Amino acid sequence: MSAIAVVNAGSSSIKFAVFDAAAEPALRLKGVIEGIGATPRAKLSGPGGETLLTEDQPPDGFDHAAATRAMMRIAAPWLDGTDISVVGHRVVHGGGEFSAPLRVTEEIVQKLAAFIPLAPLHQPHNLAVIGAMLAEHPQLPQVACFDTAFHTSQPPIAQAFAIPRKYSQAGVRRYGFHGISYEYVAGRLKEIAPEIAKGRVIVAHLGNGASLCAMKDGKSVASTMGFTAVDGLVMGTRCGAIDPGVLVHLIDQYGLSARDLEDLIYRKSGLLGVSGISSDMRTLRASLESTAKEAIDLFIYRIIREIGSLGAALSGLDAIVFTGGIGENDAGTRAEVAAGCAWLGVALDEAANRAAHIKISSSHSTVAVYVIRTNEELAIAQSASHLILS
Ligand SMILES: Nc1ncnc2c1ncn2[C@@H]1O[C@H](COP(=O)(O)OP(=O)(O)O)[C@@H](O)[C@H]1O
Ligand SMILES: CC(=O)OP(=O)(O)O
Ligand SMILES: [Mg+2]
Repeated sequence: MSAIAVVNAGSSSIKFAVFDAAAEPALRLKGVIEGIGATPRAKLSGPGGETLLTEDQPPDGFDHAAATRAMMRIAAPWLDGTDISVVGHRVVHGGGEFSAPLRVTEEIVQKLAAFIPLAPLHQPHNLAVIGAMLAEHPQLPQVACFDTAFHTSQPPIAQAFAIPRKYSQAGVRRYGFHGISYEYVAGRLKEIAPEIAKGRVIVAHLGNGASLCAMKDGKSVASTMGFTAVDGLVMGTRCGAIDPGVLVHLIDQYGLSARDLEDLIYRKSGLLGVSGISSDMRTLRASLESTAKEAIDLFIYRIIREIGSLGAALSGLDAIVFTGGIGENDAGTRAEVAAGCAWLGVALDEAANRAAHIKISSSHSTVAVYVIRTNEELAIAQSASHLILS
C-alpha cells in the first residue's frame, strides 16, 4: 500500500510521520527531533509507540535545516521501498487567503512566503521543506494545512485590533494559531465527552509555543495568539502579550531595529529570557536557580489570567483541556494552573493528574479537566488523504 508522509516543523521541533494511504490513515513510522535551540535529541518510533532509535544531536549550530537533514538520514533506512503518494505539511500562517488544506504549487509557496515576517520561527522552515520537495519531486502532491484555518470561525470582534481601519482592511487582525492541534483535540473531546464538547471549553496548547483557544461546540471563538504567534502566553523563547509601548521605548531608548526587536521578542524572551537558563520546561523544573522558578511562575500566572479572559469571552466554562509538550507531560503545570482556577470551580484529582489520565478533575469540580494528547501529524495525514486520495 502507498503511504502518506507528514512534516510538522514547530519552533523547537521537527516531527515527521508516515501513514498507510487509507481513508483512515494508520501510522507506520514516527520521528521527532526535539529541543532545537536547547538540547536536541532525535527519536524514531514504530506504530505502537515502540522506540526504534534515539540519537543525541550536537547542540551548537543545530538549527531546523540541520534537523531536517538529520531526520532524513535517520528515517531513510526505515523508508526503503516505501511508495509515498502525498506529503502533508503544517504551515503556520495562511493569512486571510488560505483557510483550508490545499495542494501547493510554486506560486502558492511565493504567496505564503509573504507571511515569513509574521511567523519567523515557523514559516521559513515550513516553506523550505515544501520548496525542496517540489523541486525534487515535482509530480508528488504537496498538501499544506494551516494553523490559522481553525480560527476563521471566530466572530469579527474577537479578530479585531483597535487600530485605524486602513490597517485592519489590509489584514492586520488576530488570526490565532495551533489550529491543527485544536481541531484534532476538539474531535477527540467529542469522542471522549460529547456533551462537554458541545459546551464552553478552553483548550491549553502548551508546548514551546503556547496558546489557549476558547471553543463553543468545538468551534474557535477566541484565542490568545493574534496577528502573529508571539502574542498571548509566555512561551519557550517568546514574550507573549507585551505593552506595545515597551517596543516603542526599546526603539527610542536602545536604538533597536525591527529585526533586533524580532530577535528579542521571538528568540530571547519567554522562559529563556526570564530564567537566563533554558527555554525547555524540563531543564527549568530540574533547576534549583530562583530565576528558573520565576520563569515558571510567570508562565503559569499568565495562563491563569488568560483563562479568566477567555472564560469571560465564553460567558462561563464547562471544561479545560491540556495538550502540547508541557500540557501533556508536566503534571506540575496542570496542578498550578488548576489551583489558580479554583475560583472558577476547578479541582483536580491529584493522583489522576500525576498519572496523566484523560480526565483529571475531581468528582466535585464544576469544570471538567482533561489531558488529551495532540496529534497534528494524524490530522494533517487525514486532510492530505481527503484532498488527494479520496
Ligand atoms: N516530560 C516533560 N515534562 C515537562 N515538560 C516537557 C516534557 N516533555 C516535553 N516537555 C516540554 O514541552 C516543550 C516542547 O513542546 P512541543 O509541543 O513538543 O514543542 P513545539 O512547540 O516545538 O511543537 C518543551 O518546553 C519541553 O520541555
Ligand atoms: C504556532 C506555534 O507556536 O507552534 P509551536 O508551538 O509548534 O512552535
Ligand atoms: Mg508544536
